[in-house]
Amino acid sequence: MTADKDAQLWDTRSLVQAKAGDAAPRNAMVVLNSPLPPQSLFRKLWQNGTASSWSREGPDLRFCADGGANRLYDRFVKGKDRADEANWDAAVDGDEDQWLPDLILGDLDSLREDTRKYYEGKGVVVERDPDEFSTDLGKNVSRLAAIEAGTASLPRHASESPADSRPSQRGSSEQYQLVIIGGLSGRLDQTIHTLHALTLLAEKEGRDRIWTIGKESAALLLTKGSHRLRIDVSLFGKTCGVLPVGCSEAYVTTSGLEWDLGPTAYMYPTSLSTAVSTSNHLVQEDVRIETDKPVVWTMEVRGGSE
Ligand SMILES: Nc1ncnc2c1ncn2[C@@H]1O[C@H](COP(=O)(O)OP(=O)(O)OP(=O)(O)O)[C@@H](O)[C@H]1O
Ligand SMILES: Cc1ncc(C[n+]2csc(CCO)c2C)c(N)n1
Repeated sequence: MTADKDAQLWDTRSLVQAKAGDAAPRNAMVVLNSPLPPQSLFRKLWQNGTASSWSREGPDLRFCADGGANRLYDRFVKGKDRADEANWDAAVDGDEDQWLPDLILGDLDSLREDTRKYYEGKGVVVERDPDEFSTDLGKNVSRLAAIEAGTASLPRHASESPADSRPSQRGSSEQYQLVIIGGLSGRLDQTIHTLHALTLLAEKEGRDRIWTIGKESAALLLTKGSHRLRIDVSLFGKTCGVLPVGCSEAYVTTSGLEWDLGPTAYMYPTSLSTAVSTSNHLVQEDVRIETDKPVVWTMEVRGGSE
């Protein structure tokens, strides 16, 4: 396998830890209309980048794609999901304003009236885009790209004064790390759309850092080349897979898995019509993967299947 220096590093700690300095990428979260990750993980994702965990700064951007806002509302305002959460954090109680998104954007055919009323009342921008040739996920990612390019402005909470220290507009050279919440389970066409979006954004639009994290699984698109994954096993479980869904076949070599792929393994090459490594297991927190075609890495979210 290629030397370390050429490998793209995917460190799950970059998703959940306060940034030490300016060099770390900033995160943009898009919450989809699908079950949220377990509360303990979701709280860390939401608060990533905050020096003191309850400050208003949080990750740089948090968008909800249409009905994604219902998921947020149901967990944090109505509290419907609270009883199901093994890791419920009592600190959230009475602190609902920490969980306001920056923007709710989509065709708005799924946003419920109670959700809309609540967030609008809190000053959250709710925007309808009726385009029938892009999904709500696509609309949100396009908005993020426009903000990065400087052709759209950052949404601002009505409750924030202009003097507030919202991060200033950033140049196109500084891409956000995109964290898509959900979209991996549920309706199959939506799931495939999520994988399509991952592939398209990485392969055609040059977005090199995208994570998708749902209730039960997380997924990344590994482009052609070498990758090093550092996985915090307190957040992610051992079950994983390498899915050749964006290519006809891929020659993949791995290390760090119970059933490694490579020239001497039977899943070489891997393709949907020959063999696919599913239900594989991590044997260490550090995994190396080299691939000649884009493949999807998937791993289990700890506590998500309970
Ligand atoms: N059942 C599902 N399974 C997986 N992902 C979903 C599912 N439903 C919605 N999503 C994701 O959440 C986003 C917002 O969904 P929502 O239900 O609000 O609108 P929709 O009209 O069904 O979606 P879209 O307009 O994007 O087709 C979708 O764009 C999709 O990415
Ligand atoms: C070939 C083709 N297939 C499906 C759609 C429908 N569609 C795709 S995204 C979207 C918006 C969903 O909110 C809709 C309705 C289309 N336009 N073209």
